[in-house]
Amino acid sequence: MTHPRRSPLLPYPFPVSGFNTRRMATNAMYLSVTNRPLLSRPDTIKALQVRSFTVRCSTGSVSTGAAVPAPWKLADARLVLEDGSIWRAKSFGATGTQVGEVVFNTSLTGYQEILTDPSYAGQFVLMTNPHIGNTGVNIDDEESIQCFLAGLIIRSLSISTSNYRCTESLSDYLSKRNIMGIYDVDTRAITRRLREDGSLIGVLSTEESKTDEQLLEMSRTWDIVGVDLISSVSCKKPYEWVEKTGSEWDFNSNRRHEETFHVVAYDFGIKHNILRRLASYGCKITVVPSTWPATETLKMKPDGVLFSNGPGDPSAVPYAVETVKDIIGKVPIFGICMGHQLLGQALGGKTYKMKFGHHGGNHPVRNLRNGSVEISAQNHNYAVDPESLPSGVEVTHVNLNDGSCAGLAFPQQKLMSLQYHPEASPGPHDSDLVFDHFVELMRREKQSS
Ligand SMILES: NC(=O)CC[C@H](N)C(=O)O
Repeated sequence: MTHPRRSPLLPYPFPVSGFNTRRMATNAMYLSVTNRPLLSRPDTIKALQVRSFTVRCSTGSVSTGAAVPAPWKLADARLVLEDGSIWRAKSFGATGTQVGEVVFNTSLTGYQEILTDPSYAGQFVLMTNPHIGNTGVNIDDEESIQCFLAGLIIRSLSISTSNYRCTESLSDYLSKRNIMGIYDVDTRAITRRLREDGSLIGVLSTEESKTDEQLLEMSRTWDIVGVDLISSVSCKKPYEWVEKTGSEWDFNSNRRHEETFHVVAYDFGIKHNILRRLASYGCKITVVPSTWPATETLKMKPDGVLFSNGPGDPSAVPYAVETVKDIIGKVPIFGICMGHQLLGQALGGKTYKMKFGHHGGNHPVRNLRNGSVEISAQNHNYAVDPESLPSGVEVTHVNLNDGSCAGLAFPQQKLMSLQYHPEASPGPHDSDLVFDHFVELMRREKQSS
């Protein structure tokens, strides 16, 4: 007798290798009843190549007869990791072959901001939250003008989008930007591997002509350490930034100042929300490229200088460390993430590569000055070694998950920095007032001079 919840067409179970028989039964029934595709997104439809199939089993056989679109996609991509493991998956977005470092991000929301964070250049972002794509993408949540990351790895791609701000599906968005994505892959197993063995280089490919050995070889001969990635994501010439956080999203709008402060922001891969938050706190901002000379910056007589976040190895960009050195002590400085790591080096310290880094919106940080704990947004694979810093430099924040250095200050030199992201986007807003502290630093300096 046929189980009431299973297909009346196909007896169950039936031994067919290489197919998900349960889904096949359900879908065969569905197609026979409704005669229209289960899924309506064009990108999914494209994947549903018409296939006819016959299922034979001990109690008979059923044929779909003419070609019938299968409303699921078969694995058409491979992720080959440098440890030799091969993960079969389904592709969305762009096709081709791409190499990068695989990192996992524990944020529950904000995949669009993550996709457009230039600090992910050269990396595949694996989202540990299993369900991605359900809110689509919109025109307001971009953190830069481009997706610089190597690709996106997710467990389950939402088949529909539901959000009042949505203008496009995630899949179409990635295709247009030529970014590869994969889904239906065991993201938990990969994350455990990364936690145990550390970040791994991987190659993602939809090209059947490439053998597993070729892809493995690619992963083993590529490296992200020692490479300057900031020059490829930085702007090419200076520009002014005026856009503030929209009033409906600004929760600290009571902290506003009469005065305006001119900030020169070095773009090492700057996230737009850093600029929006600075503008909201009353700053007039000139964004300059990563190679902009310190002498030119000082000629502009800024009230403060911001060194931004950015991708890759902070020890691979000595020219940027030199620029920071030439500016330290002359004007108030705020460093964020890459900017913090450059400041650490400019002060005489060293950076090191962490095992798998911090990527997510749930990292507890202790402010050592007042004992408070902030839940922070983080995205970094390197950290400043506090032992390497000269005396006078104060460690102001520590990451409570592993005790690593999360913030620095050197009051004599009018500088402050954070290893994490006070601008969030995505993530919690606990650290937002640090922008106000930077404004205070500039105000005190202005008053004293
Ligand atoms: N967000 C950032 O600025 C990242 C800094 C650096 N690329 C790191 O991975 O540590």
